[in-house]
Amino acid sequence: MLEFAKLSFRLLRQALGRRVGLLVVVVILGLSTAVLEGTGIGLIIPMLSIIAGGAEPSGMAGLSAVFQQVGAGLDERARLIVIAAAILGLITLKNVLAFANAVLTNLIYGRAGHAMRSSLARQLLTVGYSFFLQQSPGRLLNIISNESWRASDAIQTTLAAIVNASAVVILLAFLLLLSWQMTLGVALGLVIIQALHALLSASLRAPSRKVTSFNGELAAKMLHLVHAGRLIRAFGQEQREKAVFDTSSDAVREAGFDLQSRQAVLPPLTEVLHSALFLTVVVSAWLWGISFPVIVAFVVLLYRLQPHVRALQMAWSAVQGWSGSLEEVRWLLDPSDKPNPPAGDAPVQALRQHIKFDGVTFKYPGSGSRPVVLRAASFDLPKGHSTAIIGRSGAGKTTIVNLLCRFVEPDGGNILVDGTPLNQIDPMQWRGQIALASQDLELIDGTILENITYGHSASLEEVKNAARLAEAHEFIEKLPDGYETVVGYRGATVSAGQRQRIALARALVRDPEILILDEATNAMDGLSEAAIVETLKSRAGRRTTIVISHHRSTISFCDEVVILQDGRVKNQTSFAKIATLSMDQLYELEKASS
Ligand SMILES: Nc1ncnc2c1ncn2[C@@H]1O[C@H](COP(=O)(O)OP(=O)(O)OP(=O)(O)O)[C@@H](O)[C@H]1O
Repeated sequence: MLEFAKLSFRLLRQALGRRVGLLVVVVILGLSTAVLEGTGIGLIIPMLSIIAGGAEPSGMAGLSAVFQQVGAGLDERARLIVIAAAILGLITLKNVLAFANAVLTNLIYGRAGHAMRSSLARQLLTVGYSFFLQQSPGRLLNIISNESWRASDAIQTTLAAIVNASAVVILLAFLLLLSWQMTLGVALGLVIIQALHALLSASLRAPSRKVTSFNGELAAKMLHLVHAGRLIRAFGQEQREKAVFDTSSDAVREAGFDLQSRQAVLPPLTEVLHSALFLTVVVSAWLWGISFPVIVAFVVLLYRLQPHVRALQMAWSAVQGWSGSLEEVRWLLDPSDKPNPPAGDAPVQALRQHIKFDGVTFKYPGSGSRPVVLRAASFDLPKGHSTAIIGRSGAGKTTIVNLLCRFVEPDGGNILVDGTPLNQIDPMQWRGQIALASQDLELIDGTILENITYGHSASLEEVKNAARLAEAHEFIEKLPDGYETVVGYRGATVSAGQRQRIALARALVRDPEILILDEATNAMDGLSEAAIVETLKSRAGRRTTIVISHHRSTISFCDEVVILQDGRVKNQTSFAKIATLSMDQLYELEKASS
């Protein structure tokens, strides 16, 4: 519970920044509201005394005696009117302050919720990329779309608890000043009720974690239905997928029902216990001989205290019920167990000689007993050359791209850029030198123009030139909306080959120092691919290009070839030497030289 309160306060501090003093204003407003309420109720004492016949009631002491003196110099009629007006004034002022406090707490709640979502987004954008290779997208989606809202609610509940706690303190003080004996009885009763409540609330944590975990699984199933629509239909798996989804959804329902049923016990139980306490105090007060107006004022105060106490208790149980959500949000925000983003502050110089892989070893984090992916891989990517990296499926080609872009870092060996270890170079500046067109680098849900200029501002003419080089201009111009055509989620409204051409234009418009094409043209028709290869050939020597492909034609313009097998570099040779060999023969060559 304390950890959650700490997390709530951390988020509140973060949300309010230098305006963290607003929390003090919330407390002051809460206290003031309760003082006004207590005073208004206290004025019932002289009012009832007048109505009951004007006789001075006996046995009054402390605060009740002070209230009894209000308007003492006035005649009965005027006194009654003045007291009634004062009570109304106090009630009005109290409600104005309560309204101000409600607006303020809503403002803080909104800011805290925004701060939390913004922190989650920052974490997802800055965490080392390998985090995404290990985590279930369903879990992450569930945290952002579901759990963060529940955590916001927990923050709102914490804020409301501050206001309610202020009211409880003040109203208890009034009660104490009216009758310490009755207050002692009330306090004892409240402690017993709270102990019982805390015991029951603690039992909510396990079911809450269960709900969170099932929600994560359900979110993964939802993602699957959205992404795998074609696959499911192609293999006729609609019924099976429906059954799998229903089972997952039903598990969420069942866990949710269990949690809500346990939570539902608390309000009626608390009400019964509070009523019992309430009646016990009234009967005891009468037996103790406490005067009627004081008993009435006490009972009214107690009556007004009750919702605040209940709200505090409900806040306690609600936060326990959201503990699973808060734990998930806290986990995602906690940087200590997440991979660090790539570091380094050496400025990037224009490549002078080469990028050198020197004995690089790598295994994907969290891949358990699976074999090492790159084994002491050494090869050169000379400046201004086009180098093809080839090898059978799973040989480690894309992994080399991941290492070059610093999405992952080597476990052993070094990647040297003109002799400087890549891990010392400023990663943002380094990535600014690279343009990547890859089969699994999606399009954004926007227009073709927005996609080509993603991360790089360019004039329309520059965009069109890049599109021409990528063999995309012609088909784009034929679309009714041209460059303003919306491509939809992940480019769903254009063909695979068109998607690749837009992605290639996006890489080319940056006119990068280093161009990486990872199966970037494999969905294109032969003519388009040949035209692109011709373009790249005509620009040979102007930039350093790395090409990964299983197609002989795609690598035909390259100067060098690096042949990989099972994560080892089998060979690095000039393309001219093997120009006559087919891809199969190149793979044979691998075997021959092993
Ligand atoms: N996120 C990951 N976690 C664990 N292992 C992975 C991960 N990504 C790839 N691998 C493994 O690393 C090895 C190399 O994968 P990589 O994608 O680099 O191969 P590739 O040569 O590009 O293959 P392809 O030609 O099929 O694209 C494979 O055995 C693959 O199963």
